[in-house]
Amino acid sequence: MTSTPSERAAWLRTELARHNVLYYIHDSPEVSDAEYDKLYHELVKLETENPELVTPDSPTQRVGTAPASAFGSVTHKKPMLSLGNAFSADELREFDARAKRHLGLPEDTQEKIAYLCELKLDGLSVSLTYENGLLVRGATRGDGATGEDITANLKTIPSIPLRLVGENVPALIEIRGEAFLTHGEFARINSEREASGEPTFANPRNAAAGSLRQLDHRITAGRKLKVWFYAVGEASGWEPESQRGWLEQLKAWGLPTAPERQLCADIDEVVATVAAWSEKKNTLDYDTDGVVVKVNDFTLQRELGQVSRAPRWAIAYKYPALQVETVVEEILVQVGRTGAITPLAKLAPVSVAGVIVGRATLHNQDEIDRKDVRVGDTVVIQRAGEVIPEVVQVVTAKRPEGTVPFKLPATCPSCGTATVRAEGEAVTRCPNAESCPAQLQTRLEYFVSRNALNIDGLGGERLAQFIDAGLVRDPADLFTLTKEQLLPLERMGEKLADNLIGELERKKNTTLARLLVALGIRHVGEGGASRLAQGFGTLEKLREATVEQLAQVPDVGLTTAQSVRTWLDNNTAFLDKLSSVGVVAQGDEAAPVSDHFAGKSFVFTGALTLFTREDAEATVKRLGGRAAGSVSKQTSYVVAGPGAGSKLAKAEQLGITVLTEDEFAAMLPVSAEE
Ligand SMILES: NC(=O)c1ccc[n+]([C@@H]2O[C@H](COP(=O)([O-])OP(=O)(O)OC[C@H]3O[C@@H](n4cnc5c(N)ncnc54)[C@H](O)[C@@H]3O)[C@@H](O)[C@H]2O)c1
Ligand SMILES: [Zn+2]
Repeated sequence: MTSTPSERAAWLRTELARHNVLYYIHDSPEVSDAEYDKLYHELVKLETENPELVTPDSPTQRVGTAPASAFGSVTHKKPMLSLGNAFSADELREFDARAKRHLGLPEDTQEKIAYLCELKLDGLSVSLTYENGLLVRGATRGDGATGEDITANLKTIPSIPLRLVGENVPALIEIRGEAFLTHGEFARINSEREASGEPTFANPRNAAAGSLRQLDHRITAGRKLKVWFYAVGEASGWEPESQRGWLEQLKAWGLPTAPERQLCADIDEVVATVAAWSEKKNTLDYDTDGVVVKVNDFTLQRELGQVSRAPRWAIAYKYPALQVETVVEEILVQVGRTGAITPLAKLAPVSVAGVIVGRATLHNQDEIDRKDVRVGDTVVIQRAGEVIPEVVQVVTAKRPEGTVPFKLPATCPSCGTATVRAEGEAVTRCPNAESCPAQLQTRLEYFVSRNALNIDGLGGERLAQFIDAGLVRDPADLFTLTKEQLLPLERMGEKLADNLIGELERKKNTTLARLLVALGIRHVGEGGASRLAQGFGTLEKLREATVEQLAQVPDVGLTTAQSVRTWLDNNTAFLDKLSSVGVVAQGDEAAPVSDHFAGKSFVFTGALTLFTREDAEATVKRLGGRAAGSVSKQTSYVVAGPGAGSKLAKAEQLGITVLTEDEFAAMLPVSAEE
């Protein structure tokens, strides 16, 4: 590569800008963070050496990327910055030295700066604004100056208080934190997506970003996001003293903060803390990619100020990506519920940061081709926050002789049917939906799983037993199993057989949303299922719906509508069978998360300002109450905004308690999680 520094800088700028869009807008990065950081630092270095190369639109001058236009935009009162990075103890010490220089301390000063260390949560930063204690706005960071308005989405996160509690809540406060997913929830979301034929998320960070940047906040509600707060943008009437003090104050107002933090008397203690946490971070149920080191004293912070995109008083120490070499012993092929055939590398087991890794996903044929992974190859695998280890690259220098490129089998390893790959799709499938044993197995596992019919006591092995014994050829057969059929099976006894049959009997009564999940229609995950259930109410109505009617359900796109229609057409016999064996799906609403408003019924009327009416009604239902459209003697409260008319009059006539919107908001629990 013989390009001039200026050409190279231009190329890096374009390339980084492209990765930014993939990462921040589409939540689907092409390269790992470590690779991105390498390119970024090359550009920083070039620009430092050749300051004339700096352009105002260089990624080094900006944070993130401009918000997607699909959302309303929010201008941050104070910019939301990024952080400078340190990759070694030396760079941490340089950071400390720079800070001291800036504060005008002599080179050989004995004075120490105290730092607060916090784990760097690997999610996406959000900003929340509370006015008079009430949550009024939530936004993404966007490009630092302007973010996306995701208020409705953030309100679905149970740990975010809708109202602050405690003493001296500021009239206006804007706080920042990180939204993220635990590993468990990430795995659940991905297995659901895999099952419904949707692309899986590469890591919890992308899944969190994808979940939060949903136009339909009901999808967000179905993903159990968490937020921990770590900074204050603005707080009227408060003059903060220290970072540690702020974290305690936030907690006192009911705002969740990360449990880990360490006050260090000087940079040596910081270096020791960073080393100590490198082990601990691998035991956590969420991703962290480093330690954020902040000058604890706010007077010093103010004096240090900021450069274009990052404060001078904080730095993010990033742990090296966890990469290890190992050998691909075998490439296994799995058949999923929808027939998707997924290659999996079986690895010589190695320890990557304390976790023994024996497998890595290879995604699909395109990915295998791109990396040219072959059986016998030495590969670099990585767990850089990612829960599922991935193959980064092949060490071609170590390739033994006689290896051949890997091709997915032309026939299904389970049933032998010729596989197909649709035009424009990355996935190869077994088309034998009716009788492929592998598909049946995974379909049954999916059918009984927690978010589907939630049938206890039926694990993978048990289901395999049923299939082998020829007892079950589709999920409906589960409900006709008899004690006589079960008893001859291995590891089965009277009591267990009775329990299983009892459990199956109970779970015949289910909700339409659960049943739709259980059916495993492509493109219909939990979110889509609950929208369709709300839109149609009963399976009968849904079965009669045209593609156009299906597509009219909010956020059910044409692809999903077509997929549902095709599935219904191809499965009439199965659906009839389900109902003939007694499976009944009731129309349903989202299950309440608490009984805070149990037995209470609300009517909202007039103009509301803090909530949309839909939000307010959803909140009431989520808290176990009822929301009605008209006032009757059964109504507990009427919440009336400006312009309320006949409903207000009726309430007064019936002597029903009338609330202002503020009074209603004050009735909400501190956190909707209660
Ligand atoms: N793979 C890609 O294509 C790609 C593209 C763009 C960016 N990236 C990654 O994103 C990084 C840039 O993102 P960035 O600007 O968010 O910078 P950053 O990740 O280096 O650090 C700043 C961020 O850290 C987060 N954070 C977590 N815990 C925190 C805490 N306790 N206190 C303060 N902040 C905390 C905040 O969200 C803050 O905005 C890059 O270094 C790269 O790793 C990757
Ligand atoms: Zn098959």
